[in-house]
Amino acid sequence: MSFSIRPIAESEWSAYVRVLDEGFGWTTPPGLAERFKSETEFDRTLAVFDGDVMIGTTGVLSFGMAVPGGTTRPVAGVTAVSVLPSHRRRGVLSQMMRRQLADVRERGEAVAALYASESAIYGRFGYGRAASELSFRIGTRASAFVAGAPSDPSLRLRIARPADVRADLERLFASVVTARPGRYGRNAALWDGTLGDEEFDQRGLGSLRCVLAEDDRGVRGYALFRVKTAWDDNGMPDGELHLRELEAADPAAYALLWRNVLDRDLVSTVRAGSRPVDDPLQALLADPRQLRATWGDELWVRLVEVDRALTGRAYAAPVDLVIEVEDDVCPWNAGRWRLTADAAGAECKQVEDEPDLTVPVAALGSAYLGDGQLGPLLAAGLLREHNPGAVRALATAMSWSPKPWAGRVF
Ligand SMILES: CC(=O)SCCNC(=O)CCNC(=O)[C@H](O)C(C)(C)COP(=O)(O)OP(=O)(O)OC[C@H]1O[C@@H](n2cnc3c(N)ncnc32)[C@H](O)[C@@H]1OP(=O)(O)O
Repeated sequence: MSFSIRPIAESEWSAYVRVLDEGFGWTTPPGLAERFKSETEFDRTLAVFDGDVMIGTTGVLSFGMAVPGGTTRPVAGVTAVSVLPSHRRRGVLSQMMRRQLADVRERGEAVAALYASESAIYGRFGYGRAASELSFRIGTRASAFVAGAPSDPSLRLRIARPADVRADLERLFASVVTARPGRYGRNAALWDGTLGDEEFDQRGLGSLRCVLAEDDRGVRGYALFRVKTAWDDNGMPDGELHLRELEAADPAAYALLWRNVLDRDLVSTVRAGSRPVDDPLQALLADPRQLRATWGDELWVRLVEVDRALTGRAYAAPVDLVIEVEDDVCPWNAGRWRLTADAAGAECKQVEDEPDLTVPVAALGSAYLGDGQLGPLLAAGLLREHNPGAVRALATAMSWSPKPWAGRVF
């Protein structure tokens, strides 16, 4: 049976949320649904209908996302994917993915990215695991920094209500967003969500708090967090500080902000739900074993137009290779591409030459932001190398420092 598919009108919003709620098995509070609505680009939603009943949803947020080289590119942020439990495993997601990728291409975005609710879902649609995150748990009593940690006497701290300093936070964030691949710019609606402090935002962890690091010229960093106070059975303070985000324009501001969240009275543990895998905090701690970290996959990336995507980023080393790309879902990508890149720029052209390596498009997606997944994929037997060293050459050129990380679920 075939189902119809189209963007939704604003008047269909509650049906859209109902499908998401049924799919995820949760109930979106009305205030959160309103916020979510303000983030939604209605012309970029898609819903699938069985007759006149909505049974599947997805949407795209139009991002400027940082890529290796310190620039941002238009990226389709895929979100709100859900299929009613009554219609699972009948190809509804597949129908939405194919249509969405065609729409993204038509719109001129060369790359799509998403956070996956389950990591087994999106590989079949050409998405590769492109960024990872670490979730930190740090005992504050043994959190001293190494000798030589940066400090700057001109820096001072200021406690503020997040809403009162929103313009400062937005300015600082915009100034750091291109520094790490995967980070994406926020519009007003996304900032509303970042600073949201309703009961459903707090989840029993108290209100959102903010500390700024600044000097006479302005704000150089900030931390947003919540604190859950507690005392143990012996009456000892056992509070937890839950870090939402910590952004800094330079190492001294970064170190001062971390020092401040780690040194709070009555807090025995700091938890940071999502941090980059190369977070400099790991180098600052004198006893890094005190930092307990749990790994998770973060962004998944799909090259929608291989040539435009590959020429849209910088490379860490010169490269000149013929890459044979396999892509059943976006057949316009399938074929042989010569990628030539050096410090002056990159070129990617369709060719008939013999390939140096053959890769599924998802492998290029996984390497796109610089995470360096090509070596492990070769070792796992998931890439074919026709000229020895070709994968290493491509992996070296595509790797990047700092490592990719988006930092906020969309
Ligand atoms: C970016 C985001 O929004 S992530 C959020 C994703 N949404 C959710 O997790 C909500 C709960 N889950 C759902 O709504 C649905 O089960 C979905 C969206 C994950 C899948 O929708 P379906 O319509 O059932 O998928 P569809 O029938 O097109 O499946 C296509 C293929 O993917 C496989 N697949 C689908 N879901 C999963 C899964 N969760 N894990 C592993 N494989 C899966 C199917 O088995 C099928 O494989 P096949 O081609 O080999 O037969």
